[in-house]
Amino acid sequence: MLKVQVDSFGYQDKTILKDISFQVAHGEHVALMGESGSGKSTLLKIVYGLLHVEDGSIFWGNTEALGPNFNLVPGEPYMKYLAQDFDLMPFISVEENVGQFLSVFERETHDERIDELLDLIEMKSFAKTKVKYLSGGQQQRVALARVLAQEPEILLLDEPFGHIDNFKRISLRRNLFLYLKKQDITVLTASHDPSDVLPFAERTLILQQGRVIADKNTQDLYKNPPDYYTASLFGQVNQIPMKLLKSYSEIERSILVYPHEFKFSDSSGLKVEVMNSFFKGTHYLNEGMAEDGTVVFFNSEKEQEKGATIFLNVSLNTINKRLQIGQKAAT
Ligand SMILES: Nc1ncnc2c1ncn2[C@@H]1O[C@H](COP(=O)(O)OP(=O)(O)OP(=O)(O)O)[C@@H](O)[C@H]1O
Repeated sequence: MLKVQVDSFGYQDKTILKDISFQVAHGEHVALMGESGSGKSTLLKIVYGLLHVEDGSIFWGNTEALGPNFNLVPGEPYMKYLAQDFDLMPFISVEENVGQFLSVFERETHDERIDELLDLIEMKSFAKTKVKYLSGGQQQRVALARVLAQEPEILLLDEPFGHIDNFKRISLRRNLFLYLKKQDITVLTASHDPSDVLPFAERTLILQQGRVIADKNTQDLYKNPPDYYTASLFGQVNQIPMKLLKSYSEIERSILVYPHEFKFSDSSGLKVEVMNSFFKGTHYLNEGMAEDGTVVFFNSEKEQEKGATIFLNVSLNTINKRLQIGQKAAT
């Protein structure tokens, strides 16, 4: 079990993180989401021991991670951190970079292990290439293999696919996260990208201005987002006044509705005028305007004509679920 407690942390005299307390079970994959500047990288650096935290502690089981004021070389042997800037040796080859940290006990299986890791990051054909000749995305993949070669018990990933193009990202992400699960490695991933989080992280923490505002099972969090900020980290979302959705409603507040949750109706419901229709591959994302000027994003199978009038409905089930969360949040 990884136990993270950061009562307060700041750079110089500016407080960046406040009242953070969470645990990650052995083998669990937890995502850290939050807008840019919310403190995700800072938190990972504290957990890894690159930054000293005066008010707080990090434990892996019964072992305390003591941080940079106690360790001559920052970091703990059981934990690895893949930073946004990769710590590679530019003048040696890809396989040498990956092999550098293989255990001396693995001499016999050394080549096999390098092969397995290069296969995982889809870089076998670059084994002999010097790292300085690689693109940013390729370097990020080598950095990943180098970290995995060290067989960490805990892996901290900071935007792990930030430099990797979509073409490689999709398979790499799937292969990596399945590999980490198979190896029972505990993972904490900071990411902006819902595709890194939704299919792979069992739990997600939401950081806002240095505080954890939600800590929940990822699917629950997506389906029942506690607030607009959390929902918008997962993609486009609407905040629709209840009165606009159901004219007979006496409820004064708004609810969150994802664009795919709207259903079309012939003549009743939320009336919008189509302003734009964006092709998204599997569907169209439309931007419409309600009579009171509220902008509404909704999905459709077909392209919608600019200026057309559309009626949208949301299922009572979804409305009730969203209203319940609001009540919980308010108490
Ligand atoms: N070395 C530093 N010295 C002073 N302030 C810093 C330092 N590093 C980060 N900060 C500040 O701390 C805050 C949190 O930064 P951090 O990098 O942890 O956020 P983040 O959520 O990881 O952002 P991003 O998603 O853009 O990487 C920001 O306001 C940033 O400007």
